Amino acid sequence: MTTVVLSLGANLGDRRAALTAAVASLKPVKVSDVYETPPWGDDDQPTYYNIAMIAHDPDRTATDWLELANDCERAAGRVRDPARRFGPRVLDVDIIAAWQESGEPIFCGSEKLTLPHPRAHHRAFVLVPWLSIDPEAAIPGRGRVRDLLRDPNLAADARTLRRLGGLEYVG
Ligand SMILES: Nc1ncnc2c1ncn2[C@@H]1O[C@H](COP(=O)(O)OP(=O)(O)OP(=O)(O)O)[C@@H](O)[C@H]1O
Ligand SMILES: Nc1nc2c(c(=O)[nH]1)N=C(CO)CN2
Repeated sequence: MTTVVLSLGANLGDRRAALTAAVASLKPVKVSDVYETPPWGDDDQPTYYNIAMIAHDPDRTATDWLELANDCERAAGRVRDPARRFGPRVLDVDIIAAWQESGEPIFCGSEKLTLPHPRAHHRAFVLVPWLSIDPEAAIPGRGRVRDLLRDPNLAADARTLRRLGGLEYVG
């Protein structure tokens, strides 16, 4: 395995630099444009830059991807604040879903790694960038992203996202 869909977000410091460095480490096969997105889940923080990417590595397990994601967050200087859920951060790398080489989706229910990501289907800042790089995108067990985005609340959230362009062009 595996093919993974990753969602990256940054809302502290140099957001573009943090995303650019992570892309260099994660070596995706596809990366979305950058979207500027209002904070979700905790309003009292700056806007985020979000991207989605698809990455593939036949030798890497889902747990290996999580370790690499955590390495990227550490390299960006992320300090976790256990008292503040969904709070601001220099970089967040979430694994949204993963598939075996055979195409079989990976389901996983531990606290350390839950797949598919348990909140991805509520987040326009995940679904909109992902759909932009894969029109057939689907969350295993939940359905196609384009159908999920028909939900009125998600559709309203999707309208608040601002597409800024590719990382190389975002100031
Ligand atoms: N699919 C997943 N992707 C990334 N981390 C995960 C996943 N499933 C479980 N985790 C675990 O979640 C822990 C907390 O991650 P993090 O601090 O990024 O959460 P959060 O940003 O507060 O919330 P969210 O995961 O909803 O974005 C990580 O240490 C990681 O082990
Ligand atoms: N717009 C937006 N909001 C968030 C984000 C994010 O990446 N983008 N990440 C969070 C971490 O849990 C909490 N809220």
